[in-house]
Amino acid sequence: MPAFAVEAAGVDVRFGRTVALADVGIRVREGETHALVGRNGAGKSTLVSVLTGMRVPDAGEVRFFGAPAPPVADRAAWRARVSCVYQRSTVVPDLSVAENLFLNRQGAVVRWSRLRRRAAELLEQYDVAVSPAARVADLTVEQRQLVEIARALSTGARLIVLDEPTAQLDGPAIERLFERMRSLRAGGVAFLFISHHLQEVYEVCQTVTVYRDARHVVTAPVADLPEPRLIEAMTGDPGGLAVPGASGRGAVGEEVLAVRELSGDAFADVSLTVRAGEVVGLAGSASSGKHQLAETVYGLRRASAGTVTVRGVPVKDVPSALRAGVGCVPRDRHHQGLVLNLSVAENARLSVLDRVVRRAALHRAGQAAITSYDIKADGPGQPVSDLSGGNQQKVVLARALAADPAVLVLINPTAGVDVKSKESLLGVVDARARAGTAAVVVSDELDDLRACDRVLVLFHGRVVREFGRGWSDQELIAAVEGMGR
Ligand SMILES: Nc1ncnc2c1ncn2[C@@H]1O[C@H](COP(=O)(O)OP(=O)(O)OP(=O)(O)O)[C@@H](O)[C@H]1O
Repeated sequence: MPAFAVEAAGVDVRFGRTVALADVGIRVREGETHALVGRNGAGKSTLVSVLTGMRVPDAGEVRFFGAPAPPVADRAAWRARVSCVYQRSTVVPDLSVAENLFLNRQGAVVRWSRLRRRAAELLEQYDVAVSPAARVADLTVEQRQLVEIARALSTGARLIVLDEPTAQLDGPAIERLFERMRSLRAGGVAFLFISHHLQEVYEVCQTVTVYRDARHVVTAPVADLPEPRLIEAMTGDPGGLAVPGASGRGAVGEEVLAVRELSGDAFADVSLTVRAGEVVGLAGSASSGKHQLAETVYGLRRASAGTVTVRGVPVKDVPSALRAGVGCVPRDRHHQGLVLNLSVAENARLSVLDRVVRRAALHRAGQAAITSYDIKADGPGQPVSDLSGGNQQKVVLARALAADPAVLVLINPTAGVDVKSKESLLGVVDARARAGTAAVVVSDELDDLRACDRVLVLFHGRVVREFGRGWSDQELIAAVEGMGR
């Protein structure tokens, strides 16, 4: 029987009144990819911080290959055992790949030529096709993850935690990551894999552990826990899911958003209109230009040609977009979406703070957001920085909708959100559409796109296909990958 790359038992973590983990454990064998799943706020990231030595638990112990974990202060010893590739990069963007590979290493090489040479050897050994001289800021998300994995393996770590690694990758990049995980696994590397995409758990993991409300619920081979039972373990509710689709929404109204012959960063000559009550999806690979197009529509980027208007009012920048009645869920919630040290209530009402004057009203609005968007928080006064990632995303959506916008531009609105919360967030978008809001949804998630009346597919910056309702997954994916044009 293979050894346990990591074993944790009896782990408790509290943050003030919040119990983040209550007497939980996990055991990951060498050569195993082990999924950790649970709803937003279940305690997954908190466990990762304990397993990587970033947090000392209030109780419990962690062992690597049977030996007790090193003292927390001995960072090098932790790095030699376990490494986590987070959704947000831990590499330093302004340094080169070579410098990042040898950052924080004791006895690290100092001479430039040697550093580059050793980095090149290491990248070759782990089959990472990236130049050691490249600036990390210029890498794609996929390349950056591969550099982080190579860095982890080269320090001797045999356990790699992947925290929602596929969230920013397109389909082919996800497949390449899974292939690499399979080959490393064959060499004995263990993975702890955290994802809200349950199909990925079945595709790449052998074992799954479910946490719910800070507690361990079940650990089983994935083959013994089909998806309905897995969802039941996560939610504690045998009800299953009902992700809303576009069917059943009524006729659309007058034209609200008009994009005419728009060109900008990474896209050209795009025209589209969205009517009141209509939800239009934008799909495409990471290089399709869909994000840049959406960011130009809500005024974050300047167009090089063409116009964006909302009910005839031009949008040129963020202030004019807000005046015209555009609400957005931006791509990067940390930089554009939230003010982390403000409360849930303040963030949820950020776009309309000038309208809300009384504290009691703010509190009520925050409480309403917590209920409507299924946000797990102690209360409206809790700082957003204390919330789990998925719950922060729900606050961003609440904020986008607070001003009752005429047009919503939602970029990856359900990123990092658990399956059950996704259902309720898409339900909110559906309800807004029924009430006459026009929406543009940019997403890689087929469930998000299914909630759209039409989906436009971009390829290399141009709209190449348009689907009405009722498309099949295969035809949409083929169009996204540039096939069948
Ligand atoms: N620094 C903190 N201060 C207070 N509470 C915190 C802090 N960090 C986490 N929590 C709370 O601990 C609980 C577990 O959070 P955690 O981030 O581990 O959840 P998660 O399962 O990773 O969720 P998600 O799927 O949304 O990423 C949540 O209730 C969260 O609000």
